[in-house]
Amino acid sequence: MNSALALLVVPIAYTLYKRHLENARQYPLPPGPKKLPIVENLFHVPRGGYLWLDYAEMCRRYESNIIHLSALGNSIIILNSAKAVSDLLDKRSSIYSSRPATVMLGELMGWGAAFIFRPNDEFWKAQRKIMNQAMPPTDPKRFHAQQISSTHDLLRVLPHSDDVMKSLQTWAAVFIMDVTYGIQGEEAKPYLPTVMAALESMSVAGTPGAFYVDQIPILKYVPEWFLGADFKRKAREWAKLRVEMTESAFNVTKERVAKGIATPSLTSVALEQMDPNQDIAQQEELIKTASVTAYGGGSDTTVAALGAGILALLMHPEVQAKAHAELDKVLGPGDLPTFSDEPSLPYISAIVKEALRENPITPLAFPHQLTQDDIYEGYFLPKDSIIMPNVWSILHNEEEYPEPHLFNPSRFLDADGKLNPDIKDPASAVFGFGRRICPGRHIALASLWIAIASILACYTIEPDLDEDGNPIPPKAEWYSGPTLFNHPLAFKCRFVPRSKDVEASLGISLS
Ligand code: HEM
Repeated sequence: MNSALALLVVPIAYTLYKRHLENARQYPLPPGPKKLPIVENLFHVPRGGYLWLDYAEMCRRYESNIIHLSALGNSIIILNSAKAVSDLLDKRSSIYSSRPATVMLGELMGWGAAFIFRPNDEFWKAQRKIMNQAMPPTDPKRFHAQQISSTHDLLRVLPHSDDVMKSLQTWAAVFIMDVTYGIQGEEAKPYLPTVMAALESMSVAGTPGAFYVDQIPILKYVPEWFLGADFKRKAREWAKLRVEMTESAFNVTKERVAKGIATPSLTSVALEQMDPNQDIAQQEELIKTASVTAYGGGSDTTVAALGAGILALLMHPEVQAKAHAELDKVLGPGDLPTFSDEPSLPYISAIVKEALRENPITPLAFPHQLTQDDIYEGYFLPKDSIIMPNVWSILHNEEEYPEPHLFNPSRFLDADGKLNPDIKDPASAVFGFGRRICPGRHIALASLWIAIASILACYTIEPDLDEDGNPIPPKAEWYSGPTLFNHPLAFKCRFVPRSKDVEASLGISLS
């Protein structure tokens, strides 16, 4: 009976669906700037810094939460509301989860195999599986010991640091090197400069519109010496960084696995589990690419998010005072927080949420690509469109977050000071959407929580002093170049121990 019904229903559904798509082109494209002859919206696509603000403004101007732009054959759709993003990227994830091919990043720099940039093909699935097996979201405690240990190292360094962001880079890199490659402590540090340079180049090259070669692919054949072909030289230099970042740590771990002396990590476990009956070189390539993607995905992002949190705390001593009061109720003198304290420290959790919300570090998440024609709210959304979810707009929606420009962790608490489940968690947007949702989100949240809790337990974050010992009013400055990645610029502050007990617990002397 069931199969007879299916025989009837499936062809009818398929016919209706096909008709629906055939009719799709009768619907208008979403609104947006008027398309000019030939170049269409080429000059309307924002190319400077803070793209998310330009797109939010565009949506306001055209009074729509869906905007369409097209330039040189590329169709770009901006989604500016939580509803549109959830309806499309989450609920229709099967057709909204690919990635646009990029000539600069993917082809010329060679990053096309890394699963964050891959279309949703078998190679992407296989790499994501490797990462999920090594870092399962269902086992958030797996890395707590390493997170605590790298955070304690950070606590010892911060009072002496004259470059906070650099200290945070070491904190994140040491942790992620350990869990990805099993390379621990001091041994991880020499890899850092290459990784930072490679990630910076990726973030610039990955910004849609940053290089014309992505819109006019034929430009990739222009020789490097040709006038205006500076992008070719950049791509060549940036490709070298990719090779070094991908090969060096992987080869060390592979050698250790062969000798039986590897510390368990994403790479070592995946190498040990290779199927001897399948092509070994191919499997190694897959593991190498999955490892470097996990490593790259987890480094700069966590650094920027913690940097944003520290900067916000520096600007808001009143928030620090509330956090100190909460910590002092829960911890004894000189105690360092552990993850088991999390339920008793809701204000700390609220600070993490507010830091992720106020200045989201991935304000446009990461571009998705639509793999077939679609219709939404009466608009035609063409196959192959690049979809840009405006996370910044979602997290600055006044209805959800009144006075969104204020840093106010209390917005996440109820009248009893507990986390209020009715306030939308910014994690539902900052880590992306649908099948592409960040596979490291649970790790990132735990790293941020323990770092913020520990820093506030030990220190008061105070402004830097001038030559005469007067506090320099702190300023929050953010990178303003063309990038999808919103990160604070280097800043200075002082980490002043809250008591002698802290120095004793950390085994340091600051007097
Ligand atoms: C605060 C820290 C972090 C933020 C804000 C963040 C944000 C994101 C976002 C927005 C995406 C794209 C999602 C989409 O396309 O819809 C993403 C993807 C990804 N993230 Fe994260 N992430 C963070 C930390 C991490 C960590 C710690 C890891 C690794 C341990 C990681 C690994 C990845 C990977 C591998 C992808 C690619 C997923 C795919 O394309 O299938 N991220 N992340």
